Amino acid sequence: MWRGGSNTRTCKRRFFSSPTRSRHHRPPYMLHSRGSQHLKAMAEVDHLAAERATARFDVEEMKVAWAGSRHAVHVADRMARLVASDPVFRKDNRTMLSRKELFKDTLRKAAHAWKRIVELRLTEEEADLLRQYVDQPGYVDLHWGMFVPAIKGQGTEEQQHKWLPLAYKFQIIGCYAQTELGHGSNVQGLETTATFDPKTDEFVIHSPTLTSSKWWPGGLGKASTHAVVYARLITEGKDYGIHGFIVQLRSLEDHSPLPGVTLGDIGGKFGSGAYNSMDNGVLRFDHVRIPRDQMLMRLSQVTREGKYVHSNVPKQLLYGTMVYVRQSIVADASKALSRAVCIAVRYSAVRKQFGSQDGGPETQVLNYKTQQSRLFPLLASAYAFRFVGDWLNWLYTDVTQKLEAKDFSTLQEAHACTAGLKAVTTSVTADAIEECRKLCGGHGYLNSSGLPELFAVYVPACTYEGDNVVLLLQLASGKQPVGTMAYMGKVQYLMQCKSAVSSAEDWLNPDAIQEAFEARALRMAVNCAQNISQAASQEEAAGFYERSPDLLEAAVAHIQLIIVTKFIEKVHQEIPGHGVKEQLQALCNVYALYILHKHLGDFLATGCITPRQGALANEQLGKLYAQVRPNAVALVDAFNYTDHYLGSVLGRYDGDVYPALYEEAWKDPLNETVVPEGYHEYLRPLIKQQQLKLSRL
Ligand SMILES: CCCCCCCCCC/C=C\C/C=C/C(=O)SCCNC(=O)CCNC(=O)[C@H](O)C(C)(C)COP(=O)(O)OP(=O)(O)OC[C@H]1O[C@@H](n2cnc3c(N)ncnc32)[C@H](O)[C@@H]1OP(=O)(O)O
Ligand SMILES: Cc1cc2nc3c(=O)[nH]c(=O)nc-3n(C[C@H](O)[C@H](O)[C@H](O)COP(=O)(O)OP(=O)(O)OC[C@H]3O[C@@H](n4cnc5c(N)ncnc54)[C@H](O)[C@@H]3O)c2cc1C
Repeated sequence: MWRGGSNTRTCKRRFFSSPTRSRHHRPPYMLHSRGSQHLKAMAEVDHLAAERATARFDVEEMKVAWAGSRHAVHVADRMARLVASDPVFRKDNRTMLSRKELFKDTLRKAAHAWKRIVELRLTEEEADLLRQYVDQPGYVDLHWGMFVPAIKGQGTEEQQHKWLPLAYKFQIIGCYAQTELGHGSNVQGLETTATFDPKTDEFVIHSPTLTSSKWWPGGLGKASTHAVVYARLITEGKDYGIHGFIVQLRSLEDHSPLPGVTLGDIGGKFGSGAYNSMDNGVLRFDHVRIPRDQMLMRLSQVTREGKYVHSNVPKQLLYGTMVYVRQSIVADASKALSRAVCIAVRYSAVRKQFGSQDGGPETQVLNYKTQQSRLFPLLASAYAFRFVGDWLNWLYTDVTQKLEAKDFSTLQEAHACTAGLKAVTTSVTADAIEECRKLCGGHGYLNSSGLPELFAVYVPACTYEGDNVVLLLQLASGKQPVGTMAYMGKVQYLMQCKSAVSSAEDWLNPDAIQEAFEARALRMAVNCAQNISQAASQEEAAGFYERSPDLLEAAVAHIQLIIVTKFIEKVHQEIPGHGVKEQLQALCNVYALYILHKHLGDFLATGCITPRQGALANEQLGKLYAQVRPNAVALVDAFNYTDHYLGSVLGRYDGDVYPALYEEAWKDPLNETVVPEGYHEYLRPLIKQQQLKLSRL
């Protein structure tokens, strides 16, 4: 796998055997080292035991609160261990693989995962978890996450009957081909055409321009045999806009592209390893013919004669697959954020800098107030996103049931909430992973910390399934105050209410928090509405355009209110387990007061609170951090992540960080040889030349 040099000596993880260094130059640690046996013995020590002993709550019960149920803890635990114990699912070397090796490794893991799923007769829930713990983006994510849901949501019963069994058994592999080179956000601007030919009862799929090339779909580049392709439906000479079509792309015999189909991978992406395991693809059609019944016809149909018939349902149901994936992305945000936070908290408890007195131990960096004020809000956000994700999943299920009964009243609310929460949670998580890297100091920059790869894999979530800014602007369409907008019905009260907070402790009252967040969100929305009408006396669209930066901030305020509200509601529920409710209460307060502190300008500018009340919130925040401190390690233990899933030497459960870091370094391909490749070509001549020059002086 790794390239060795032809004229260089090979060393298998040998410590400091460079011929250019004498034993006397080795650091003291190495002189006493007895190699990896010694390292393994050290690894049995739990360096975080003292931290775990200070927890004031039942960690096992917190695992239940985090996972949602005892059953969920149990299943997740089983699947995580199944993956961690299987050598095929090893991932510690993947940042060192070439793109081709990484892609093949992804195919191997996906095939092995499927084999295990079939052998063990895993349920859908177990199989989803197993794939999650394999933790390597690949074509299966799009097959199960978008291709199958698109057919379920937009296919007729007959179409589902035909296609889903093939997809369920992997007799076909599918992807979701919507975005084009020229258009992604503006779905109505897509150019691919699907023209009905009544003579043959077929659609002709065509890419009329370079910019109409499908570009980005995951799994398209190398793996998929089929795609749901979004194209402009043209029949009887009329363009009826974007519709979905099932199109076969590759032969089921030898995987070669079918006639008229040109396709490939779009090239390497940000970071080493990371999302490069995915074959995001490019696709062009040259008058490719498909039978009429491969148009997804649940929402609208084309008859044998070529008549376009639209069922009596909102046309936005075409976007249903995106709504489904956006809600799952919110749940994913809490997973990615909690992984980063788990690494940063454990490492901050192990890492010591400064503060030694009389030769005693130095201070754990977790004890620095600055470290706490950067890290604990992220810990609280992980819990906040977890609970709002659960609620969003409930909302999505509820909307889906209503849609089945032809009740479309909550569709707009579901769209706004999924779009807004997807935007806010992914943006915060992407920034937070980078903050966790900085919180881990220099070692956080090493691939072995797990953080660079986590960041590189995660950041595109701010773009895919809708650019976050574009999605936030969707919230600003001024709908009826229903569901999460209901507080807007209290406009008269919220426009003039004054916060009654007069001490730091008053900020522990959920009603005080709720009122301040509602007043801020409402006043920002009202200010926007007023400014829009002032900015554009003739046209609302012009005012909307002019004031869109303010609209973004108002949308964020609304979404933060939803997150705070759902966290407060969660804490109001009955939560079993010693001290669990108290910890969640503290984290809820940390989340809310941190947002208040960070966005103090909004709260002050809209007159929701006074500067003094803002200062009291910050004072309370400091007290909450002190309350979280002894529980911090146990709070991340409650995520219940295996070392395999975390993939971080800094976040190891046992906290035995230094030997692991040290051992990891020797696995780098550069250390396969003592003298580097290139020495004879570039280093030796250089050194010799200088020596020659010096000898002439
Ligand atoms: C265990 C299983 C887990 C599964 C997880 C799998 C996850 C796999 C993750 C893999 C990673 C990456 C995959 C990535 C995939 C992709 O990126 S697919 C491509 C995604 N593309 C987008 O998201 C494009 C973004 N653009 C849009 O969504 C729309 O074009 C936009 C909403 C921005 C605008 O649409 P228009 O048609 O122009 O509409 P507009 O005029 O603005 O609005 C009309 C009207 O419709 C309402 N509306 C818009 N969208 C929706 C919707 N989705 N649902 C309901 N209603 C919607 C809008 O509010 C307007 O309403 P109004 O009443 O007329 O005001
Ligand atoms: C890793 C990855 C995987 C993907 N997987 C798939 C897939 O499987 N299938 C698929 O079909 N697609 C996929 N995509 C494509 C993805 O959905 C689009 O890239 C995404 O929707 C953003 O669209 P865009 O690229 O057109 O961005 P653009 O819209 O071009 O955005 C560029 C900039 O313009 C701004 N902007 C755009 N419109 C507005 C506006 N109206 N107002 C203000 N600002 C605006 C944006 O905020 C952004 O800053 C994937 C993308 C990535 C990165």
